[in-house]
Amino acid sequence: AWGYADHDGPAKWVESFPIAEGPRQSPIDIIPSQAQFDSNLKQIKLKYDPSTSKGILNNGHSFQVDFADDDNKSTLTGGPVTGTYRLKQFHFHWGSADERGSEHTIGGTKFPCELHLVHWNTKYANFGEAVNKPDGLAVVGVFLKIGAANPSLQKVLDAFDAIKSKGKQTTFSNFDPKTLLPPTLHFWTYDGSLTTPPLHESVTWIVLRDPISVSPAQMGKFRSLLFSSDGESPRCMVDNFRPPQPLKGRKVRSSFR
Ligand SMILES: NS(=O)(=O)c1cccc(NC(=O)NCCCCO)c1
Ligand SMILES: [Zn+2]
Repeated sequence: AWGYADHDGPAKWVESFPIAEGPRQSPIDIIPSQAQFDSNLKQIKLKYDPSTSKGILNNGHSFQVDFADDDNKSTLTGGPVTGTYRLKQFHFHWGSADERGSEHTIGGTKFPCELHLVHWNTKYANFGEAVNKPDGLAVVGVFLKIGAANPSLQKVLDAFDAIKSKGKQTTFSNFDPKTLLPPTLHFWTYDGSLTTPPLHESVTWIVLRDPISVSPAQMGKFRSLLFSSDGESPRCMVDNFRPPQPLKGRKVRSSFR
């Protein structure tokens, strides 16, 4: 199985997932001066219903908050996508120290953490059908920057004692992911992939320009989770990020000048 250590981490993934060296891999380094402003890009519209939040799970690579996706209660429309994409889950990637952790970087700048809100295209029957189609997924990426404690994030972190090790899950009801978004939804967008195996080239990336805040103590809480399951020797869940991948001629568009 794959992980983030030297023996099973990003440099080794190509052995089992040759698409790791494909033409539209993620993440990437976003160079703002090289992004092209596209006046045809619409605003992204995120409509989230807190009643769709279901549970929180430690999947051994990150933790994710899962959403009921059997109707269009929580959706992404507009921006670079056509049609309606349904929110399936959100999760994070973070570092062992505040100097690293994000997957996307901005002109080489790394953030301590990055949030991914994962949506699937309702032209397909479900997430499993959409996950390997070129227009199957739309993921909104949000950077976290060290600053004031984030009260909305704290609600998520308060559930961690119940999901410390791999495979643990608990209910997580009535959470509104909109409270994890920055005040403006200016974004960069490009065609990419899942940033973890199986690395399917199925993601329209929508990376928000403005970060949300996280405190040093809150970052410490992220680092208290474990990659390992109960009974195994404990391995701290840190540095669960893939580094930026070659752009291979792709254009990055911006929704703002
Ligand atoms: N990190 S990400 O590109 O946003 C992303 C979004 C949706 C799915 C995935 N990766 C996976 O589901 N990988 C399958 C197994 C990982 C969890 O068990 C990554
Ligand atoms: Zn992710």
